[in-house]
Amino acid sequence: MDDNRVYVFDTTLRDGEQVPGCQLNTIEKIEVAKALELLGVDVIEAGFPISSPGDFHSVVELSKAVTWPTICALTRAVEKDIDVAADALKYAKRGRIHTGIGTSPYHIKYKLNSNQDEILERAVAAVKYAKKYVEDVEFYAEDAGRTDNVYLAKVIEAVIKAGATVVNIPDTTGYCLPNEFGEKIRFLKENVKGIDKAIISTHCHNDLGMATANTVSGIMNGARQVEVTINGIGERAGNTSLEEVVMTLRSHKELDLHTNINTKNIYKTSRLVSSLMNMPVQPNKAIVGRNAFAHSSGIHQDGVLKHRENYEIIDPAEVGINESSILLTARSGRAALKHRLEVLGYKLDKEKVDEVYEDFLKLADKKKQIKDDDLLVLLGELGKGERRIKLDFLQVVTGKNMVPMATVKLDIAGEKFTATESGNGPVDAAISAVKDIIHRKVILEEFLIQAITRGSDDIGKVHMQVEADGVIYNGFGAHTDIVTASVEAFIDAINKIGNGSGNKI
Ligand SMILES: CC(=O)SCCNC(=O)CCNC(=O)[C@H](O)C(C)(C)COP(=O)(O)OP(=O)(O)OC[C@H]1O[C@@H](n2cnc3c(N)ncnc32)[C@H](O)[C@@H]1OP(=O)(O)O
Ligand SMILES: CC(C)C(=O)C(=O)O
Repeated sequence: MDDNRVYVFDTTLRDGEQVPGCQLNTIEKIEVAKALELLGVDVIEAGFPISSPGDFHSVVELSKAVTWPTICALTRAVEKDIDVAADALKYAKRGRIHTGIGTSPYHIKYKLNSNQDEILERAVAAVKYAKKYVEDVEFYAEDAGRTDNVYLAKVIEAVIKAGATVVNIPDTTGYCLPNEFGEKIRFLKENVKGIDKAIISTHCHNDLGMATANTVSGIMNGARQVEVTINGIGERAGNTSLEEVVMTLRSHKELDLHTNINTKNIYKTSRLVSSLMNMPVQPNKAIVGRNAFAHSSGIHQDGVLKHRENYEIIDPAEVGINESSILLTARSGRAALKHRLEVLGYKLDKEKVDEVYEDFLKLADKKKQIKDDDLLVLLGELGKGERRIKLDFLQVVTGKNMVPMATVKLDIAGEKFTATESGNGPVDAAISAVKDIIHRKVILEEFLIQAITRGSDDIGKVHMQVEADGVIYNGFGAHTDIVTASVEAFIDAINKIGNGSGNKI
């Protein structure tokens, strides 16, 4: 056995699926199972077959659908549960029964109304019974986190003697401190006779936000299987998240531990689970959250742009995310602005960047995030002084049950021209008037209006694409009056005709 290999036992489809609202039908479970197989998990816990005919059926179908990972079925230390689990696993290429019972004083007294000796006997009997069906039997000591280590060691030793191949030490209530959980695993390693015949597994819940820390501490003290879920979903505050543990091991090379996970599939598997289970991933979730590789403050952005590792310990490509993102906000600096402008194809000198930055900050104080088209509007505003055609005057008359009319006066290289037109709306009328003046065949291809802020006094932002002689030109306009913004966008586009900035169709 490779001592440095950590086996990944995924329980998204069992513990994760217990979460209210996350229930999946069999087809959806198969889709997740196939994604987990591609991700490279070693074990898929497929369900709790005794719990319902639907769950039984899913375990049967998953056993047929999946080739490489072991398919595991959960049971209580109850013979009927084990019979049903064994039946559900009949098509599995590699099947595992996961049986167990509560070992903490709480569970023994208040849940099972029993005593330590009786629980030990039931644990051993369940493992022996499961062993009649499959070689691979995992035993869980539920609430091991709050179980006295000496008693826990006695139970674990007995179940290994009974044939358990994996012994699961769950911190069911997420209570342990990382050092305490690690010491528990070490205690078992050092005090259980025959421990080398079994793999020690962790199953940590996140009630105090320490599931990953406890799992990693367990590994560092000898556990070689981790029970995890995608996005950390699971009962109450959830389970240990697969992506956090896998990337911790990968990032800390000095631990010299590895898994079989193809990390490039992490992000897409996370998205699949989130969408099928209708469980949004919190934006600041480690590894897979929307902001996990997003930088929004100037000092960080400057640092990342100079050298990614200044603020990133993982290359996003490693987990299947194209690249880190630089989000432009009122906390961004010139380095981030300049970078984004360059991505958009604008190489500006220092003075121009300073000029745009001033307008950028004014806008950023009003908006939460500055998007690319906001930048283009800012650039459009900047270029206005150099335009050959300028809007000098605009008047529209519009309303219900009347024909909208627009009068436009343009300044073309210092000369003034006026036209009046009607249209099916004020924008249509105004654009027809502009066309009358410029005498060119220009076709409006796309017209998009957006509000920059939220109130009725918003700045309206217009993006237009026009076609002239088989070339598409983009125009932008921004104004509190949406008709003015639209005409400005149209004029912005026609000013570009023939200047080489268009795209051939
Ligand atoms: C930590 C975990 O176990 S996580 C898994 C949680 N998953 C589930 O609970 C799966 C869904 N559960 C179910 O479908 C049902 O609860 C069933 C089918 C398991 C049992 O249903 P019921 O027979 O109606 O029992 P109910 O749910 O009311 O109570 C659970 C019983 O199991 C007993 N029990 C609980 N855990 C175990 C165990 N590991 N081994 C043996 N008995 C157990 C309880 O003491 C209780 O017994 P009691 O009725 O004699 O007091
Ligand atoms: C069944 C066991 C492994 C469990 O889910 C827990 O203890 O949380």
